Amino acid sequence: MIHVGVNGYGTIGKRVADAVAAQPDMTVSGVAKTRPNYEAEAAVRRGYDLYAAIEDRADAFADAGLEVAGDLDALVEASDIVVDCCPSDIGAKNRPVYEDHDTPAVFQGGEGADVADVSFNARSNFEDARDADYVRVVSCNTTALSRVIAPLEEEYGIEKVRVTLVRRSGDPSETGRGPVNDVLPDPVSIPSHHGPDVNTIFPDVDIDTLALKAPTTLMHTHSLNVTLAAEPDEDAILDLLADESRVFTIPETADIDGAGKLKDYALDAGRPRGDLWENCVWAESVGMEGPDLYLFQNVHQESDVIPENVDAIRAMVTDVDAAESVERTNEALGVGLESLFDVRGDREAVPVDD
Ligand SMILES: NC(=O)C1=CN([C@@H]2O[C@H](COP(=O)(O)OP(=O)(O)OC[C@H]3O[C@@H](n4cnc5c(N)ncnc54)[C@H](OP(=O)(O)O)[C@@H]3O)[C@@H](O)[C@H]2O)C=CC1
Ligand SMILES: O=C(OP(=O)(O)O)[C@H](O)COP(=O)(O)O
Repeated sequence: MIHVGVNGYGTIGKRVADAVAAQPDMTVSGVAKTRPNYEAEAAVRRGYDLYAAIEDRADAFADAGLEVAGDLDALVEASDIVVDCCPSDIGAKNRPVYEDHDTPAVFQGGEGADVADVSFNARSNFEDARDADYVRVVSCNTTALSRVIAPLEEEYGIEKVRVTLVRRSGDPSETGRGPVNDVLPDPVSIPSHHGPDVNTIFPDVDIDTLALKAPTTLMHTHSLNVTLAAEPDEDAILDLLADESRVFTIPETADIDGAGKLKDYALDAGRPRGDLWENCVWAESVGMEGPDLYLFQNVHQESDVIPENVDAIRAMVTDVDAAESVERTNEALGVGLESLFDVRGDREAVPVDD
């Protein structure tokens, strides 16, 4: 059993803890918080040992009626591996604590790539994290791009990737973030950080990314144009994506037109927190113009990196291979949303001349 500590119990940390708890070969050794807010109370209610991330704030937990099991050092000591889910740049500051204990750690995509030896995506470079002490799971957007780039690169070869990302401005719980009434080029100059981040996974892929921030909270939206080294038809692309367990192709018949209905569908499907661990690609958007592939996909920023964190742990501290780890993770969580509809929708209904 792998004892996993979670340092930073916010949007990502709470989901990582639940995903770890669901794995047959892992257990949560505890979660660390800086203060006794609603998330701390929920962590205790879920049965996780609570640790005070900042030692001199431990009394605040006791004052609020929450028992703490110790400080950050104690959590690291109790863990075989730590998943650091602290806000951007705090992970890098925590690394010396993990080093002092000789404890491997997984960092998140808000950290610079240099926080770890390896930037990780389970579909693309699982083996690079084998036995590594420090691994960074790339950000939600980079994870989603990697999941599409990997099969396209393997099957057809890629000449060039161009992506425009419309990013949600903040998570639903981030009530203080904006813009509230604007759409901002962010950054206004190209590239956004996503292209260079994809190159930490695929060093040779030629990619340009532009990003905007929109006043929404539910999901990011990507508009992709990939120039392939071959000219497959749309059905071949749909078949290729159908084989990817972490890509959900939205059938036309489902009448899902955006993030609102996607999240509603996830809740109807019984997903915890309405999470969508998979990329959500609109089948109707998959179009080929010569070697140019076009598609739209939505990315649930709060959850698509969660299965990747679980796989990173296995790559680092077990000898389980990529396929086995992904299958275990998927099965334990229920990743692999499959519609009962024919994914090709109307395409299939069009008579084909033999
Ligand atoms: N949200 C997203 O869409 C995604 C985020 N990421 C990345 O994941 C990382 C975490 O992001 P996210 O979960 O959104 O952030 P959150 O702010 O939601 O959660 C992080 C939590 O860490 C706690 N914290 C702050 N300082 C410390 C500290 N010194 N020690 C321990 N805990 C601390 C805070 O809670 P408190 O102070 O109450 O204890 C905070 O709630 C970032 O690198 C981010 O870029 C990656 C993919 C998607
Ligand atoms: O990892 C994310 O986005 P990113 O891939 O654009 O860096 C998350 O959505 C966090 O983004 P934020 O920095 O807007 O909170």
